[in-house]
Amino acid sequence: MSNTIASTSTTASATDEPKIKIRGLDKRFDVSGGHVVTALESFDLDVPQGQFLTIVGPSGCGKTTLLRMLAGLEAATSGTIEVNGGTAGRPENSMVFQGDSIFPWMSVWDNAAYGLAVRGASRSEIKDTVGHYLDATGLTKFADAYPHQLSGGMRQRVSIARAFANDPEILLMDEPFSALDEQNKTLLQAELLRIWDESRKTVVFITHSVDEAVTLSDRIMVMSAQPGTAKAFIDVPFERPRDVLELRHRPEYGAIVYDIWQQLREEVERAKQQAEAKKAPTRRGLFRR
Ligand SMILES: Nc1ncnc2c1ncn2[C@@H]1O[C@H](COP(=O)(O)OP(=O)(O)OP(=O)(O)O)[C@@H](O)[C@H]1O
Repeated sequence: MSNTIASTSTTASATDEPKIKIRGLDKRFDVSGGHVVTALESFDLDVPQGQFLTIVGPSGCGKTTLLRMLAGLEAATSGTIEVNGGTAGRPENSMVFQGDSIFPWMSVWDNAAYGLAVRGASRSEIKDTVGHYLDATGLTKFADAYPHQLSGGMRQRVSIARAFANDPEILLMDEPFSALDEQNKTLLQAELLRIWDESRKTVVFITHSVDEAVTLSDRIMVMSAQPGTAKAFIDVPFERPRDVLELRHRPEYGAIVYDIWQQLREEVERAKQQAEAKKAPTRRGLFRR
């Protein structure tokens, strides 16, 4: 069965439909030697409109594969993905990756303006929107700079400005801060939350950091080791807007981090065993032992 990524024009709030609805999603990769990797199996997920959902799970459990399928970059083996409430003229999604996802040959301004320009937004809309998001990410002074002239943190700010300026239905973020040092990471988390608070877009965010997940999210999904399924959902009850640093002092914060680790530990262990099994030699070496 082929992939089905459907967009409907009904608004999610009007129908109480989740913004993202995934049913029975399977993804298998045919790899060399006739082997098949089952990345996702019987995967179901609802993400309500405006929710900041973060996915954590062991390496190889299918997080990126899921995000790529949500972005329409990868076809499902079977199952359906629906993104509800599409508005004519607005893109369905914008994606921010771990590495550089901006164009190296474009200035900061042009990178941030790219999505709007491609869909024919007026000059004044581009000026206002890009101006707003460069300001919100502290990049106004660097509007004419090129990516190679910026630090890693600033390049990720450009990615974020571009993603929000694009005004997509959903935002997909794959470990956007994982390459940054701790200080930059904390600053960018706070900036992301501040910008997100203005629009409360539906976000699906992937991270390996349990702290980051608790800091940013409304809800956290813990995935099982391969094949990836939704193992547990944890609600994060903290009010918004959030103070990223203050949050970490609260006893409830520690309790949620602990809860997630409890869910994750078994899966990380299972993923490790799977990786060891793959590494185990399947035939004898060259020399007699
Ligand atoms: N194009 C591909 N061809 C073959 N196998 C693939 C392909 N893409 C992903 N896989 C496999 O699918 C599984 C899930 O990969 P994926 O990258 O989604 O995991 P992940 O949870 O994002 O991992 P990590 O946390 O390490 O980034 C892995 O076993 C991976 O090797």
